[in-house]
Amino acid sequence: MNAPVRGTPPTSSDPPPTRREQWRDLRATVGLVWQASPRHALTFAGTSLLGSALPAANLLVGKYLLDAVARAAQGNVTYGTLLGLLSAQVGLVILGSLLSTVQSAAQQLLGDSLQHTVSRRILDKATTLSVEAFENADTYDRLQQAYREVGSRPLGVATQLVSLVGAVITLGSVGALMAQLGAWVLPLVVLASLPGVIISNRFGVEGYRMLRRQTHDARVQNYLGSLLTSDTLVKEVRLFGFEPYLLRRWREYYLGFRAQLETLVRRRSAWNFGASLVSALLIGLASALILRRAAAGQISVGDFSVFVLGIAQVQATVSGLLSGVSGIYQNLLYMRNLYAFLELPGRDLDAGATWEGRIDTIEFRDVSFRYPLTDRDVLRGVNFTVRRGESLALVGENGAGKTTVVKLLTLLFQPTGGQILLNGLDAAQFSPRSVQREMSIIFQDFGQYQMTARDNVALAQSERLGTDGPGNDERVRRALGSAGAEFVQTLPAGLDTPLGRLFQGGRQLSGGQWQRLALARLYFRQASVLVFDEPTAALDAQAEFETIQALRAEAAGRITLIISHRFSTVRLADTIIMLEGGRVSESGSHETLLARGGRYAELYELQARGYAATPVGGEGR
Ligand SMILES: Nc1ncnc2c1ncn2[C@@H]1O[C@H](COP(=O)(O)OP(=O)(O)OP(=O)(O)O)[C@@H](O)[C@H]1O
Repeated sequence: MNAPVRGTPPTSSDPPPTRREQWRDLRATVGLVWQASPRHALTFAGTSLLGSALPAANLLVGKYLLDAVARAAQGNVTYGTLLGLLSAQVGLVILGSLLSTVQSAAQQLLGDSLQHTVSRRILDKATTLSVEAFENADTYDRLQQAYREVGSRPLGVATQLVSLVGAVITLGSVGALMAQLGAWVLPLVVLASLPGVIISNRFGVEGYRMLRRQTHDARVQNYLGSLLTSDTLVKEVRLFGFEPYLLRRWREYYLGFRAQLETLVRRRSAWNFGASLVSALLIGLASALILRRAAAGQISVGDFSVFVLGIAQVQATVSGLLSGVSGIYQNLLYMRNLYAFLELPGRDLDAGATWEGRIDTIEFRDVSFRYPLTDRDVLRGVNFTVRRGESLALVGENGAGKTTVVKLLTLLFQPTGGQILLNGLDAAQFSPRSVQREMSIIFQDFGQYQMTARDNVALAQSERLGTDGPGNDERVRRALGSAGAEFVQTLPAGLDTPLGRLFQGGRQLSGGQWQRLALARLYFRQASVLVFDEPTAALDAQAEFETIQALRAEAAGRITLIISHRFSTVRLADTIIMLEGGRVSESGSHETLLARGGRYAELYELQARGYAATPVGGEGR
């Protein structure tokens, strides 16, 4: 669970969008709204626009009614005429409420369709992004921001666009009525509305800029809050007792935001007061002028009511008009997040020739790699070959580049130099997805899927998901057996037991049990290349032994790649490669490397000595 999130404007490092981009985004947003639900978009726009003509109709009928009442006092009007006008007025009220009922229903359904359409687009895009993109903080930020805004922004643009056109209709029709009272009435009333609108607009933009400046700090504050509310971190936070430190920093950020907000609110209030003063003077002037005409008997009571009620109408409409423009502008700024994310270059995992058949050899030829936006090669001139039936282990200190080799070998990333050859053919010419079908893997940070035990295993071959016939269950059980995960059978609902604590009824597993399940997932896929990235890290000694035995049995006739810091696991590989600073420094079998007496032998001795050493604290006491 995360702490409440402050609204974040687009990434503060982004330059503000140009006019052209804004037009393009506006058109794209209108297209999005139309695509989401043409029927509801039309209903919403139609009812809103019809409703915009109602204020003028109301004013007109009201004026006739008042004039008729005034004449009735002199006995010139029948009761029937008054009733006729009253029914027109009631009719308008009923029409108004009918239109607004239909309008708000259409708006709600349109909003829902829009949210679905935009979420779908984001998810579609996310599936085409390379893993590289996810490891880039900027892309990840964009994804998060885009997701956060889907609920309100597109509908916000649509609503404001329609109200803008509606405001023009209202202003035109009410203005036409007021203009009949004198040429200067409308300009004065419009003028009186402007200062307030301009001020609120200006401070709206300032508020937005303030949030934009605070983007980075707001993220840090959110992060600090999320540390206090995280289910996975609560143990560590409690034990080390750094809650007060987190809370203090969280509050310091808040106080910083608060100081900026107070300055803004003070300035805005002063300007607002000034604006309402100017506005009151102008309305006073318009009223004085109209009263002079009333004193001269040139206007009726009904005309005067059009003036009095019209003032409020015009002011509200002008303010709606201008704030609509700035609202669209602001919503489009947020929509830019979405478009920036949707415009990110994707990687077509199906592009290239389709790989058919088994992989019998993998060769790294002078492979180098540098992560995007970094200035250091993390792999440099790496060479090795591994053949079917062989196992290759990668060892090296933290950060040596082992996992990076796996990311390249599994075509999740592309090398920045050199070549990876599969059965002697350049891997770059094949579609990554078709090659990946021949590979199965357990990652160091494997997934703990909050789904049933069966799904946790069968996800490795998703086309088999949902086919829970006996044949499939048999395969799942076999994979569980190879992974030493028979404990699943003893869960309350066996393979159907939901796992994890995220959802109701879920059964939480231990770290080692989750790891065995991930191993079962690896075995479930009948692949010709098996990759184990720290497969035994969370396992106890007995389980590690069993896992290695199973791994050896499963490895026959396949290529096996193992990364581990445990030499008990590594030593069983046919070939061991020692990576140091992104280069291969030694390679050979366990025995060869020990005999060589190099870095591998040194690290092996170190670990072996660790096992034989005096118990911790044993000597000094
Ligand atoms: N997404 C990334 N962006 C930039 N640099 C990265 C990224 N992932 C890893 N690195 C860097 O690449 C280097 C190699 O990392 P890698 O994860 O391959 O090491 P490793 O040998 O698997 O380490 P460990 O034993 O700790 O798992 C490290 O210096 C690391 O900081």
